[in-house]
Parts: sequence; C-alpha cells; structure tokens
Amino acid sequence: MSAVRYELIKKCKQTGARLGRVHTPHGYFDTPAFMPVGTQATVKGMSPDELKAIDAQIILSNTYHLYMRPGHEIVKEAGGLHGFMNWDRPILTDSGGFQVFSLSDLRDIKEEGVTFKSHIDGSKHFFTPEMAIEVQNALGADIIMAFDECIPYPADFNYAKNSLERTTRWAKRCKDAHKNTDRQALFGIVQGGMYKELREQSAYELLELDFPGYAIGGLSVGEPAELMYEMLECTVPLLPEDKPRYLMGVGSPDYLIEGAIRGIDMFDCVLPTRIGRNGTVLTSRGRVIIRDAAYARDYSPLDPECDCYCCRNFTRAYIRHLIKAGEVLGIRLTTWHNLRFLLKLMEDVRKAIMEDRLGDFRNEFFSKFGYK
Ligand SMILES: CNc1nc2c(CCc3ccc(C(F)(F)F)cc3)c3[nH]c(N)nc(=O)c3cc2[nH]1
Ligand SMILES: [Zn+2]
Repeated sequence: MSAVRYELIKKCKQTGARLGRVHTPHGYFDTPAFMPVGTQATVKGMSPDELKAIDAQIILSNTYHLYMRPGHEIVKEAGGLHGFMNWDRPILTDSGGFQVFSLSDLRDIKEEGVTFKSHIDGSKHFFTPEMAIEVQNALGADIIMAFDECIPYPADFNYAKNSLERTTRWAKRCKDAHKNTDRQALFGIVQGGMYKELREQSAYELLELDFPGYAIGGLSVGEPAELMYEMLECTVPLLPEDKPRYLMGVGSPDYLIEGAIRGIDMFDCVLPTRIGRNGTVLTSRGRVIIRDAAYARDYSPLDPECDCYCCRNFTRAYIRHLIKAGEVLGIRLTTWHNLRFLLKLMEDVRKAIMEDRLGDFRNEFFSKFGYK
C-alpha cells in the first residue's frame, strides 16, 4: 500500500492537461499544483498560518540543507519536519542531489556516492543514495525523492547516458533502502539531458522499478523553453496516467501553464520568494519592479486583480518605501503576494481544465501578462 494515491478527476479536452488530487497521509492537494519552496524548514518570511491563508496545500523542503543544519537527527527528535515546523499538511523533500551538485563546490562523483564540501563551513562530506533515504526517512516528508544526478546543460551524449544509467542504479538503491513505504512515497526522477532517446531510456528504466510517482529532472537548467517543452513532450506520454508527474524547478507563470498543458501535475520554484526578496512582484499585467521611482506616488495595490492580504491592505508606494528602507515587512509582503499570485494562477488553471478551455486561458493570460 503506497503512501500516495493519485486521483484523476478530469482530462482537458482542449489540451494534454489533467485535473487531479494527490492523497497523502497529511491530506490531499489539488493538481496541477504549485508547491512553495521552504529550503530550511520555512518558506522564507511566511508562518504556517499565513501559508494556509494563501491556500498553500503542500510545501517543499530540502534534505541537503537540513542534513547540514540542524542535522536530521534533531528534526527527527522534534517529530519530523511536520512537528519541527508545525505544518500539518503534505510536505515533499528533494533528495539533495541537485543541491549538492549546485550549491557546494562538488569534489567527486563515484558509483558509491558523492564527496563534497559544505557550503556552510567547508567541512568535507560523503553522500550516498542510502544516506539520502535515511535522512528523508528521518525528516518524514510525505513525498521523498530518489538521489539523482542533475547533469548540467549542455552535456554531451555519452556523459548524459552514463549519468542517467547511474541515476537509475541509484534509484534502485534508494528503493531498497527506503523503510517507510506506507507513510512516505518515493518518486523516481527521469534524467537524460536534452536527448529524446536518453529521456525515453531513463523513463523505461525507472518504470521497471515501479515508483508511486515520477519527477522529470534535469530541466530548468538554462535550456531554451522550446527544448524544455520538447523534452516534456517525449517524456510525459511514457509515464503512467494514474500517477503524479512532478516537473522539478519550474517555474515562472508561462512555464507553469505550458507544463500543465503538457500533462505535468506538480511544480516548484524559488522564483516567487527569491524575486520577492529583491523587490520584484508578479502581477496579472507582468512583472513590477517595485523599487522603481515610478511607484513612489502610486497608491494602488501591487495587483488590482489580486485577492491577497497585501493587495487588500497596502499600496505600491508603501511597499516600495519598505523595500527601499530594508524593512522586513517589505519582503514579507512581496513574498506573500508572489506566492498567492502563483497559487491563484494554478487555481485558475484547474478551473480552466474543468471547463475544457486551458488553451484559451493560456492565450488570454499570455497576452495580459505580456508574454508573446
Ligand atoms: C531551478 N531548476 C531546477 N531545480 C531543480 C531541482 C531542485 C528542485 C527543488 C526542490 C526542493 C527545493 C527546496 F528548497 F524546497 F528544498 C528546492 C529546489 C532538481 N532536483 C533534483 N533532485 N533533480 C533534478 O534533476 C532537479 C532539477 C532542477 N532544475
Ligand atoms: Zn496580492
């Protein structure tokens, strides 16, 4: 009995999108879903109550960061991530593969695992697929990810092939090491760079291991949008229709809509929180750089069409002042709004799927936002 069950509710007649629900031991979340990123057991600047106020149904956290600090044993003693951060809804943790390869100055990748230096104190560490599972079992997230190698872009064919085959062997080791299959669902991660035949090979190899859900990794690593969409179009059709599909590290509003159209159910990205902290906000009419002098006397909300606490109570002039003054409330409000913007966008996407008009919704949203 797996910890996660995907409920397919409706397939859009106009596109490849589908409306669904992922049921987990901590409740369900509606898909297509945007999942706020909470790297160090907090979605930066947001309390659990505030996340519930914007209707976040699932949040992400990270094996690598929590292993480094405070250590997975402490989180386990605190009752796992749910107890530690007092979040009683679903949580997904990434395996640390991506973070090790991107954050620390990676030393060495071997069959057994990877050697790297901590980005905090430079200490040397050795991480294996078995450790990634041990840590995620201790953190207790409802959905955990296999330990994989997210290869850089561009990468040559042979490197991509050897890497995906090792990632499959690592996925098998993760599956064998995973203890709590009834409470934590382990997802496999499809790799293969930007090569269609390698994407297919990776998908087939992982399908044989029969995971309760599948992620598409190795994308949103600097490749052009068209290439990402091509990789989705050759990978998604190979994945089971009755299981969730998670596109890792994506993304901005256009990628969320285009990914949903191609059958993706789950998305994450640091964009809303990261750009929020440097004073850029997403609105229905495109991005607004709130620090800009143009907004000094603008007494309208960040987005007149937004229903969030920030847009109902504060003006652009006030938020610009807070950001310029380095006031904490400033980045809390821009984060709050950006997260709500993407969560609301996904609500609108789900409604459009229900009404068989996601293609039309895409065109309307793109022209208003200012995409081509
Ligand atoms: C930004 N582009 C991107 N992000 C990618 C990520 C990270 C996703 C992630 C998950 C959780 C968090 C947390 F902070 F909330 F914890 C932060 C980020 C990948 N992760 C793995 N395992 N394989 C991949 O192949 C992969 C490809 C990725 N492209
Ligand atoms: Zn708002």
